[in-house]
Amino acid sequence: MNLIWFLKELNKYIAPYQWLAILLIARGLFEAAFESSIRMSLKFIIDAAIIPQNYRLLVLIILLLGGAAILFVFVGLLGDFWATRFNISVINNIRHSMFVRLQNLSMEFFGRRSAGDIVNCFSADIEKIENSLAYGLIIILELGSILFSAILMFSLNWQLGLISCIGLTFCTLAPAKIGQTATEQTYQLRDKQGQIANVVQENIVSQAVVKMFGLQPRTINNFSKDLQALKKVYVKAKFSSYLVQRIPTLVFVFVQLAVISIGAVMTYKNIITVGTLVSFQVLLVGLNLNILSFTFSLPYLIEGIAAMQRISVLLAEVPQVQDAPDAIELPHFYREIRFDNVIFNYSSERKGVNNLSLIIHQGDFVVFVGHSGAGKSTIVNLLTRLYDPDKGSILFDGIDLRSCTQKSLREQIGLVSQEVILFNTSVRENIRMGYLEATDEEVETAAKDAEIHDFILTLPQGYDTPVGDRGGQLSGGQRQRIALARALVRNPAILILDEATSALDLTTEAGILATIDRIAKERTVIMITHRITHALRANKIFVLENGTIVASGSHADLIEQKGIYATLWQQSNQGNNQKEVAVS
Ligand SMILES: Nc1ncnc2c1ncn2[C@@H]1O[C@H](COP(=O)(O)OP(=O)(O)OP(=O)(O)O)[C@@H](O)[C@H]1O
Repeated sequence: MNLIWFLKELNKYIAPYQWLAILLIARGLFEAAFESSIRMSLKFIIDAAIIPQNYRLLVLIILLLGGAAILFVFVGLLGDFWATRFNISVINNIRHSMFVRLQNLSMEFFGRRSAGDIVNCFSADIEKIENSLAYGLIIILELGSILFSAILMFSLNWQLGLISCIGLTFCTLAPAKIGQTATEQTYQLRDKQGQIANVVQENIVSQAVVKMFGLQPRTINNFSKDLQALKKVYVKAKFSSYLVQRIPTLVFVFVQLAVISIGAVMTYKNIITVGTLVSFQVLLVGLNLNILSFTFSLPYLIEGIAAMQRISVLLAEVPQVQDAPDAIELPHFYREIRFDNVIFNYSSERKGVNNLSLIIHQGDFVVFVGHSGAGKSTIVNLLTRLYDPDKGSILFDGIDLRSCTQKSLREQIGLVSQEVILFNTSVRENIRMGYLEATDEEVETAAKDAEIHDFILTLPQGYDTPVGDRGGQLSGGQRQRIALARALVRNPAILILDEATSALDLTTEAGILATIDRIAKERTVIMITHRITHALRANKIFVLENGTIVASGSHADLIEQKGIYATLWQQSNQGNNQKEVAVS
């Protein structure tokens, strides 16, 4: 059992609440001592008070026990209060560390690990650790009781004590051995449950596609297979956990039988008193209950260890993109962006860009065109340092982006990406996310520039209207315009539009493009688009193919070169003509 590792890990989060932990252990030991003393008191009650008919001593013992019982109740209630504070403090500490780590991890991590899996760490795994903390305190109490009972049993009769002790040692060691296997299997179970959570999450998000393409039978079939796989892992893991719980109980039955028989013979031969035998038996039965409770709690501890293993994997993740220790603040952009022989792949199978070199001057209106998957968005990902190049460098005014802080770079960029992400808060706050210090006036100006102001005023609560989960209460076009306002409100030196007008109707798009043309005069604009007609407004066009630039220049230059761009332009014109024919 990786108990030592678990305790060390847990200690990182317990450290700020060490005094509470010490109080809880002290409370556990006090309760254990009290329980054992009650059991032991029977010897004196029987041998010194009942048999010799000493009523004064009987009353004295009962009064003493009564006083201790009141203290026991008081300490118990206080301990319960401390335990709840302790548990939630430690659990929140773990949650906080995980959340902070998530904020710092790179996009590479989010591409590799599924959302469901990560959410599972925050829900199921945290719950397991919470249980292990609660049952861990019970385990301490029970271990204390077992220790006190064993000492008292030895003091009553060492031979009977020895028999009980040997049995007890076996009861404790046997589950530790099986516990190792149980921990590993429980870890696999947690993993499998994470996968199931992920499948459900993905299914909920993609319900429209599932329905449209009639994928229900396929998804149900796949889910049934996943459940079958879960069943196998579950049975193994749970059975090992139950075995850990069961074995000590079975062993103890035989220990108890031996003690009863030998003890009875010893009493018969006057080696021990009746009080000693009764007290010993009560201690033994109590010990049995302590061991039962101890072994019942162990699986929770094992599950907690497995959950902690998964959480520590998450916490040990190293961000692919990090600020260098001596990272500088990137000065305000004034001259050029340069990609110098940049090579970047998402993985060995997923190629990004290959030997990419280009220059974008301050004030340029640049458009990237190319077939789907050519690497256009990858350039944006590298420019914003969501990923760092494998080879080559990206320079802002001659400064390598890897030597600057990510924050100082991103502060200069306004990005409107293909997939608009809105937060479940008001329209105003969603726009303000672009620049947290923006005044209400600045938010409204950005909304006007993005041609969304008039629409916002028609909403029931205007700018204070909630947009719903992921902006679900707005249309795709409205969401895109709010995202554009969010990018504009930070008054960026570089505005990046990655298919930013793809969800708009032609009239709205024309309005926004006019706005973009206007604001492009004061800043650098980088546009990625499939609508090749947008390239007309650029002073420089880059044509991408298989992650590399195959041509660049103005619209007229590229048409003259008769390459991919000319073909794309021709195809687009043919498409438009066909649409016109269809409309007429
Ligand atoms: N997050 C990612 N993880 C792994 N591979 C990725 C990721 N994003 C893009 N890719 C891969 O990198 C290549 C380039 O993708 P990219 O999104 O840059 O193309 P694009 O030209 O913007 O395409 P589109 O016009 O369809 O948006 C593709 O093969 C794609 O599968």
